[in-house]
Amino acid sequence: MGDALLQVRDVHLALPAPGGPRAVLAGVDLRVERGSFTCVVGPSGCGKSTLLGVVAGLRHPDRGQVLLDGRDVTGTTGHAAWMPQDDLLLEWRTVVDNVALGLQVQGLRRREARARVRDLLAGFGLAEHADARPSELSGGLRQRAALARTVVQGRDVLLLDEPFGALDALTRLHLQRWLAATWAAHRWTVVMVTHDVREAVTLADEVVRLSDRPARVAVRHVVDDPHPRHPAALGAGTRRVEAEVLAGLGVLDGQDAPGAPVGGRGTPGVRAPSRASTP
Ligand SMILES: Nc1ncnc2c1ncn2[C@@H]1O[C@H](COP(=O)(O)OP(=O)(O)OP(=O)(O)O)[C@@H](O)[C@H]1O
Repeated sequence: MGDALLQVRDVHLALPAPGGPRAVLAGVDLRVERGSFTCVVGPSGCGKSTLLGVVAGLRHPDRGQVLLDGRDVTGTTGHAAWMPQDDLLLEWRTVVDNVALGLQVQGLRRREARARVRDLLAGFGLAEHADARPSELSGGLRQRAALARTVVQGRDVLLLDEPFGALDALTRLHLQRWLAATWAAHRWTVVMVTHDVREAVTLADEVVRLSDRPARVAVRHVVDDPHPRHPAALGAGTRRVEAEVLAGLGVLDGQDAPGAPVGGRGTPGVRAPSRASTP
């Protein structure tokens, strides 16, 4: 096994609910290699965002640990940059100033932050939009700006919570392709929550499926095909993992497999198991 940058060990958390605390995370374990891309999928409301909150240190687990490079960072911030579901761009700031905010919150002066950000914007296809306001950008460009603001912070781990969830299907496809290529060039350590299984297998080295709430890791699927992958032209191995993840989520049943396409997306049925492991 490689070099684990991030480890989540036996994390438990209950959150307030009418009638008393309700268990949301019940013994979650994660192991994230340096420079790898992990996607977290699971039933709606199972605790995916809550898990990201624990990893970011914004929520303190009732039990368990978050380790970075073997160091206990449970309940502390500073090691991870978070991109929430909503892009949270400030409408009164230009793109360059929105992205620079990621550095200013770390104490950098505005002028220095802007200079550093301008170098980064080209790689995000945003150079010509640097002085635009968010309202002038398309949905896809807004998400790129939000991602740039996350990346520029230079944290060890990037936590992306459904970054493309609000985009139309075509824009989403473009952004998936762009992120696949950009990530392959930079190899950030990413943990991303998504509901889109095709997106997960396109981007990830490993797809982690959480159980129903209270969540624990149900299965980890390794995706072996080389990066970057094209979401509309995935290799057979990746499509097999996709079918397995869908089956685990209850979207594929015995009548669909083997060999039957899923939901018109051309996914083959489950023939041979991929490298999946239960924790
Ligand atoms: N601040 C909070 N206080 C109390 N309960 C919360 C809080 N935040 C989330 N929850 C509850 O915790 C559970 C898990 O929520 P969470 O948002 O982590 O799930 P999720 O898997 O990310 O959901 P989705 O798939 O819909 O995005 C849900 O039942 C939710 O209602």
